[in-house]
Amino acid sequence: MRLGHSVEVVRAAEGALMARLPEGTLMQRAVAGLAAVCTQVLDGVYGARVVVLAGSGDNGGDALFAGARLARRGAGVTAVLLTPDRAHAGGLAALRAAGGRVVGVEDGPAVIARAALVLDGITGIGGKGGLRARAVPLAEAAHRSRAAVVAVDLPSGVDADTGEVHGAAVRADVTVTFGTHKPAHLIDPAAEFAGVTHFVDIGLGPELAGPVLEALQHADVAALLPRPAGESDKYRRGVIGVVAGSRRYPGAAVLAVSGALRGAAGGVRYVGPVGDAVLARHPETMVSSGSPHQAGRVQAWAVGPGLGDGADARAAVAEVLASDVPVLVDADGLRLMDPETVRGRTAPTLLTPHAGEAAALLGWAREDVEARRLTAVRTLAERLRVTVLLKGSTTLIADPDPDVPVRANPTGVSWLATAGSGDVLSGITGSLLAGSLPTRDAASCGAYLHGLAARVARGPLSALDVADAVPEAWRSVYV
Ligand SMILES: NC(=O)C1=CN([C@@H]2O[C@H](COP(=O)(O)OP(=O)(O)OC[C@H]3O[C@@H](n4cnc5c(N)ncnc54)[C@H](OP(=O)(O)O)[C@@H]3O)[C@@H](O)[C@H]2O)[C@@H](O)CC1
Ligand SMILES: Nc1ncnc2c1ncn2[C@@H]1O[C@H](COP(=O)(O)OP(=O)(O)O)[C@@H](O)[C@H]1O
Ligand SMILES: [K+]
Repeated sequence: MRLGHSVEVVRAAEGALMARLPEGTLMQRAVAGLAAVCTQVLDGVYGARVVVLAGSGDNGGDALFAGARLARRGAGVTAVLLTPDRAHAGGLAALRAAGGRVVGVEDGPAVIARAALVLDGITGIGGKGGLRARAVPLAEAAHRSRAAVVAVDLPSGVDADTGEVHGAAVRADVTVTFGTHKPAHLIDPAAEFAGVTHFVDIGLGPELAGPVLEALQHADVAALLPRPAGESDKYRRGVIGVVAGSRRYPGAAVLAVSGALRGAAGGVRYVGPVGDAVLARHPETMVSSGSPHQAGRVQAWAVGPGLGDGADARAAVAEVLASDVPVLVDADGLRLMDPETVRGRTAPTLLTPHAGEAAALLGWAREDVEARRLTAVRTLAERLRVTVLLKGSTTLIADPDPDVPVRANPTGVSWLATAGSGDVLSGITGSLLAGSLPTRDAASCGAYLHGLAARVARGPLSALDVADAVPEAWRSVYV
């Protein structure tokens, strides 16, 4: 499991550890890891042009010390000091002693244009707001140049705790972070500014209090996914009921069922007006056209994709929400549901909105949801007292209990932004709910497998390609 900790927790852990270690130890551990990554990034250190952008804090100190190490190995290192009178004294002395030179901010863009590597040490976890005006031309020059941009701890300008970006920020190719990940490394838009993240262990682990964020890895998902045992039968594995599709949107029913068949459930019941289309593609489905309660017993419902907004659809959503089994609500179901009913349910409820649907439920603008994903998903989960999976470039899953860490899905790829892929996700995730996974785990494993399936299928995909690739994704997490 990859964990994300808040700045407050990182500072407390750092304080506790530093109290037991000689001064400067943690910084030198961080610097050793940082310099090693710079060496990997550079195509030969000797003679390479390196520019260090150094702010006034310890983040600048890390960058200056790493620059000194590279200078000692023959790199031509130039430091651009944002605040020359307040630069990190030890780091600056080390850089000068190693033969590095120092220029002012005005000369920054010109030296950056000729660099092979730019080390961004403007701000780390101490940064507030976007980049200040003096630093903006340096970030722009780094972005324009052909240099590899390596951010120290965080790309300067992003908000460590939320992954939000207010104003300008450095766009890094690589970010080297210390001690633990911060939410900004795992949540867009900041995660996109961070590029590829390298983690350097500086011994903080045992001192860290609880994380705010978790990102599952293969081993975590393999441990959570159910495996049919010798005595399993289709009913013991769980049956998922899918309420989706309409005469206008029959494809949504087919797609949701195709996902549901690849989840954990032993059987899929489809309830709705387009059973023929579902059977034509998936003969293993049990279809019925009446109302959900006439369909037979299920262990979970997935309701919403392609329902349209007719009276029957509204009634079906209300009926499913009145049941005592877990319910996943997606797409049109999110518009048709009564939020008070949702809030009052005692069985688990999982909502799976994209940014536009979340915006409608929150009364926010869509862009605000995309810019403030963590706050948006938490607010919605807390308001409606349900689990929420917010889809998009970073899919996030929040529990109604605000003390439970939010999960960030690490497998998503932008090829998933294809019509109907959300319907497939509803099916997979609903099927995991029917297979008795706890709601947050079903949501995070569903998103994980869905993203992995898109990676397995590679390149331009249709939603059915994603569904078809789920079994291979499922197999790959076990190895
Ligand atoms: N934690 C750990 O375990 C370890 C931490 N380590 C390292 O320490 C880093 C944290 O260092 P830190 O606390 O000194 O803060 P830091 O990020 O350098 O920035 C603060 C300075 O920036 C300024 N400033 C603020 N906002 C700004 C803006 N928008 N735009 C421009 N400038 C802005 C602000 O200046 P002021 O407001 O005073 O003008 C302030 O002086 C951490 O990220 C990691 O790299 C490792 O060495 C070892 C282990
Ligand atoms: N830029 C992106 N990167 C990764 N995944 C994305 C991106 N954009 C969309 N997705 C994923 O694609 C799926 C789209 O679902 P949704 O918005 O419901 O579309 P539809 O209604 O067409 O099925 C979601 O799983 C979402 O997380
Ligand atoms: K930085």
